[in-house]
Amino acid sequence: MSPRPTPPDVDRVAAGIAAVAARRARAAVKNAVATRERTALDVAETGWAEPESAEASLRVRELLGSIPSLGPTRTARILDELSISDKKRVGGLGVRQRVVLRDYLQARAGGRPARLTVLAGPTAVGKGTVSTYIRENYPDVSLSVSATTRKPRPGEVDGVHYYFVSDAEFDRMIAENEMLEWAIVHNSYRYGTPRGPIDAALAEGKRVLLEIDLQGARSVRAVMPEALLVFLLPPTWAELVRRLTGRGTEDAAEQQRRLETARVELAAQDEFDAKVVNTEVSEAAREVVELMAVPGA
Ligand SMILES: Nc1nc2c(ncn2[C@@H]2O[C@H](COP(=O)(O)OP(=O)(O)O)[C@@H](O)[C@H]2O)c(=O)[nH]1
Ligand SMILES: Nc1ncnc2c1ncn2[C@@H]1O[C@H](COP(=O)(O)OP(=O)(O)O)[C@@H](O)[C@H]1O
Repeated sequence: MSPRPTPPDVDRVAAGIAAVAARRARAAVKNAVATRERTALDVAETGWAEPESAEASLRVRELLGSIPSLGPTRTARILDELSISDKKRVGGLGVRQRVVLRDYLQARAGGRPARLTVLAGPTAVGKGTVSTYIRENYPDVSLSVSATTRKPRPGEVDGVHYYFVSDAEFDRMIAENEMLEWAIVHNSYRYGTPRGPIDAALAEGKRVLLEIDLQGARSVRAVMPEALLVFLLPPTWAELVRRLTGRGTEDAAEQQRRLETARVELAAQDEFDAKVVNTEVSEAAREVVELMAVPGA
């Protein structure tokens, strides 16, 4: 008797069907998990926007516990990593805690965490000094290089401190939608943030810092509400005056004009998500970078 022919095709088809079913099941589970995490993020954001809501009174522990893959032990560990107390309610989180929790949930849901931070503050508070310190000491933070129509000062390098461009080139960049935002600063020159390098850095998962003026910070908030806005403060008004006059880059009339603008700018500090006092440069830089930190990234 000849051996019964084995039906290899049937086996192969069955194995194929099983593989497809397994793949679909895995995708369905992944989607469901991502949806739950998305929901957790929405709940958190509602709690932050509406302090009286039920969402705001939810404990962060309960929020994380709503994610199917997080049991009590992992939830406790995550709270510890994010430096959020076990008792903390969603509405009671500080700015830094909100940032780390939002980034954590976004990262789990597969979204792009908000890593764009704007550093603004009054003239001569030390924005440039703190940004330079960050550029030199925190190489994993990308500093956006702005374009400007003002002329370079001694020691300034094109492409490092600014892209020094002509009025015509600045016009072209605006016309071709290459600017994320731009403004006329101190009533004189135009400054703008080129959009391309920021999109590229964010797509690579990098954290990006923009050192721009108050108008620029407001424009970024309008187009990228997820950006973190940090306001740099002087230790005292007298120290701000000392820094402006000590820098010696403006004549007396210009210094007076900038100090008037500084008073108006200081009044806008409450629009910002966080404030950092620039008493000591390295300390202020560390605080800014810590606000940008993304756990586990
Ligand atoms: N809106 C906006 N402001 C910028 C940009 N780049 C720099 N600035 C601001 O322009 C102002 C002038 O900067 P700068 O020419 O270095 O002079 P400084 O204020 O005397 O240090 C500062 O307040 C910066 O924060 C930008 O891309 N957009
Ligand atoms: N923490 C600080 N302590 C003392 N001087 C500072 C500090 N930060 C900045 N400066 C000085 O203050 C002046 C203004 O700083 P700068 O970075 O040019 O300000 P901005 O970019 O905000 O206009 C500079 O002379 C700088 O060296």
